[in-house]
Order: sequence, then C-alpha cells, then structure tokens
Amino acid sequence: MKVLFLNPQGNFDKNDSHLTEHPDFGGQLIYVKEVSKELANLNVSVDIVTRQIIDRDWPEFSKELDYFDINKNPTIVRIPFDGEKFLNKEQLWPYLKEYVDNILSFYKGKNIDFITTHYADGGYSGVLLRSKLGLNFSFTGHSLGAQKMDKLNVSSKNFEDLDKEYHFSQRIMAERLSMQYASKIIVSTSMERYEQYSHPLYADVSEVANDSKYKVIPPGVNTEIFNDDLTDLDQDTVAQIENKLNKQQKPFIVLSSRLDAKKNHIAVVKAYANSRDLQDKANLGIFLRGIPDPFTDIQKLSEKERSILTPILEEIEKADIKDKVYFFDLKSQLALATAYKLFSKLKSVFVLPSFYEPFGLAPIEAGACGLAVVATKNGGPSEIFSDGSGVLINPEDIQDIVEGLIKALNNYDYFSKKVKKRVLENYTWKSTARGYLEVIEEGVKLPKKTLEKVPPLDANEIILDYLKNKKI
Ligand SMILES: O=c1ccn([C@@H]2O[C@H](COP(=O)(O)OP(=O)(O)O[C@H]3O[C@H](CO)[C@@H](O)[C@H](O)[C@H]3O)[C@@H](O)[C@H]2O)c(=O)[nH]1
Ligand SMILES: O=P(O)(O)OC[C@H]1O[C@](O)(CO)[C@@H](O)[C@@H]1O
Repeated sequence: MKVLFLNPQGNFDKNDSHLTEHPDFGGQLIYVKEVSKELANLNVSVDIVTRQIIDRDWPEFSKELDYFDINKNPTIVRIPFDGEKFLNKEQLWPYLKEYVDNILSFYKGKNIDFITTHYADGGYSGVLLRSKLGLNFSFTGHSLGAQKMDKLNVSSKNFEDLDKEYHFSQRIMAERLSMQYASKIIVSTSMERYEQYSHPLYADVSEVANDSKYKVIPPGVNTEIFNDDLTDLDQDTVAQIENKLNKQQKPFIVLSSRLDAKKNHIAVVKAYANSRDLQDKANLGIFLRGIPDPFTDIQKLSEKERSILTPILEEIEKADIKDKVYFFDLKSQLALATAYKLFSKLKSVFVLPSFYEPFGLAPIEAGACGLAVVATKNGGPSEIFSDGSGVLINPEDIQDIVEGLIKALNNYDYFSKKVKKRVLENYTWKSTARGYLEVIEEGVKLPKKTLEKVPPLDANEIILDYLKNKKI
C-alpha cells in the first residue's frame, strides 16, 4: 500500500539539522517522521512529499530522494516549486498549485492509495490533488490559524498589518477547505476536536458533531530517546551542563520551546524574576538551540528572534538574576533528553507557558525523562494532564505561574512518578501509527470523487466579519 504524507514546508532531513532553530522546525516534523516510520513497520510504503530547497544556507534539503535509515521506508520525496531558496511557511501559499502539479508529474503512472495531509498548507494541497485525482485524504492540522489569531490579539484594526506577516486569509481558507473535503480529520485530543475545530471561523465547515468525520489519535514519545536511563547520555551535553553548573545542586525550572511569541517564554521569566521564593528554590534554565549566549549573540539573531529575546534579557537584567538564569544550546533530541535526565536528578520542573498549545510533544517528552511538568491550561495539556499528573497554569497570570511552579517543585516526587506513568501508558508512536492505519484502510475503501471547482484561497471577508462581530 502506498501512502503519501503531504508536507510542503520542506524541512525534513535525516539528522533533524535545524529542529527548533527556526519557527518552522518543530513538532510537526517530529510527528510526521515518527508516525511514518511506525507505519513503515506496519508494512505501509510511505513517501513524505515535501519541498526541494537548493540553498547554500540550508544544504540538507537539496536531494530529490532521501531516507531516515537504510530501510528506505519512509522515503523523503523533494518536489521543486517556487524557485530554489529556503522560504518561510507563510510565503508558500501562491505556489502550492505548482507543488501539486509537480507531484502529479512525479507520480504519473505510479499507484497512490491514500494521502495524509499536514498543517494548512498540506491540507490545501490535498484538496487540490483530490480535485485532480479524486483521491481521499486525511487532514491533521497540528496548529490552527484561528487560535493563533485570537492569542496574538488580532483585531479588525491590526488585521491588515498582521495578515501581511502571517497570511491568515490564506491559511484560514486553506484550513476551511481541508476540513470540508478531507475524508477524516485527525486530532490529537478530543478537546482539539470540540474546542479548536468549533471556532466560529470553522464551525460551518468542520462538522464537529459528526463522529465519522473525526478520529482522535494521540501522538507519542520516542522512548528510545526520552526515558529515565542515566547510562544513555549525550556526553557533549553532560560536559556543557557540568561546566555551567559547577557542582551547584539546586533544582531547575526548564523552558525549552521554539522561540515563537505564542510559546510565551517571557511569562516564566517574569514569574521567576518576581518571586524570591522561586529564586530560593530553583534556578531557571532556558534551552535555545543555536544561541549559546543570548547576551553576547543577540545582534546576530533575526529580527523575530530579537523581538522575543530582548524583553527576556531586559527582565533578567532588571531583576538582577543573571547568576540564577542559565542558557543551554542543545543540538538534538538526544541532547535535550540528556539535559532533562540530568535535571531530573536535581528534582527539576519542566514548564510550557504557551498562550495556546494545540497538543504539546515537549511536556510528554520531559515527563518521560522524569521531570515534573507545569503546562498551560489552554489546549492539549488540559487533556493530557486531566488525571492530575501535571500542574496546569493560566499562562496570562504571572502569580498562577509562580504558584504552579512552587507546587510542582514542592511535590516533585509525586508529580514525577505520576507523569512518567501517564506518558508511558498513553502516548506511544506505535499506537499513533495504528490509528493512522485504521484511517487509511477506511479511506481506501471510500469511492473516489473529484471536486468540481476549488474556491479561491482567501478568507479575508470571513475573518473581518468575525473580528468585527466576533461571530460569522
Ligand atoms: O531544544 C529543543 C526543544 C524542542 N525540541 C523538539 O521539538 C518538538 C516540539 O514539539 P511540540 O512541543 O509539540 O511543539 P511545536 O513545535 O509547536 O509543534 C506543533 O505541532 C505538534 C505536533 O502536532 C503539536 O504537539 C504542537 O502543539 C504544535 O504547536 C519536540 O519533539 C521536541 O523534542 C528539540 O528537539 N530541541
Ligand atoms: O505557529 P503556527 O503557525 O500555528 O505553526 C506551528 C508550526 O509548528 C510546526 O509544528 C513546526 O514544525 C509547524 O507545524 C508549524 O510551522
């Protein structure tokens, strides 16, 4: 059976070279890699169909065909479109038709049984492919534009400016079409279905009440990397940490997300800066891949990174806590897991203060390594930790963050044990792949149906109407 995974952003390579160094390199890449590898173990032939990038600054993405391992399944198929240079995901919208046309040429005469699509750009490409071939597809959103718009406080006044940067008009129309024409919408939690997909910007097309339209498939944790085995450590990371800590033995509060405004790092820095109690109990550790020392490297960073880091550094200087805040540059998931394990020995706490988190792989990975977890109550974590195995906080309330961190630090043994059990029992990529296989087998049996006409990729009016009335 041949299944395509559509991921037009083009950032797959076997070494995860830039994971978290750029806003487009994060959870979606891990998710698609792990699910497709486990599907391959179930005898499905998987192609991850992505963008070919021939750019001196991004040399990992140029080969037409690539593989994660010697089994050559999954195959990474890189399709050229929109020139050769690396582009941010927001710039791809006008060129997805070219992507799909080139996919059609690449697969001409070859069999395709089913398509899984990822993120709004993959979903829209699935719609275009269906319009040509009638092939059924599933849609996995990973992160939806409407929640991002709401949490970035987009209003009818600033919409035009923010739309230039984020291209919500195209993204939200792409999501609407994907929801409408997918044979199945795959969500990570049932909360994602009922809360995120029932947003007024989607409610008329997302069929939230229709059980046959949705399948809840929780993602997983790669326990070969994220576990509590202290004999399996990345030695460079051990050296980096030992060198920085210089034998001090306090617990850490660990922040390790991509530098993206919606991840809201600053809230934890403020909570820490404002609480003597927290400062007495723990140090603050911030993991930033590719930025060993932000105080000296800040000028070398992109404007976006600077705009997120500058207030963090100012807060640290203002509160005079430079000696308690440590930055770590961790270059792989193995390095990340090593840091989590070493900090677990110090009874440390992982914190994710996102304004909104669609699911959140990072907290379950940290929990698998033994860290206690404090996470935003907005989004996936409220379902993941609904059994009380993690502490939920309001990311917009600094005092609540302080209290959540203190609770987790004071009860480390209880939370660490409980979260580890929760993650190992409920979140494995093998069972994620089994869920996908069910969707694929069901989709293959459905009749093929081409679409008459795909509407233009523009939700400008729908969004403005929503912003003016806060309803459609
Ligand atoms: O220093 C680091 C920090 C993170 N990671 C990895 O990056 C991934 C981050 O994933 P996640 O925590 O899920 O966040 P996002 O990158 O924002 O991923 C998007 O896609 C995911 C998969 O659908 C969802 O879980 C998220 O909510 C959604 O925002 C994890 O696997 C981490 O191991 C690293 O490799 N190094
Ligand atoms: O912030 P956004 O635009 O909702 O997107 C989340 C991003 O995270 C990712 O998971 C990073 O891989 C991609 O899906 C997407 O580029």
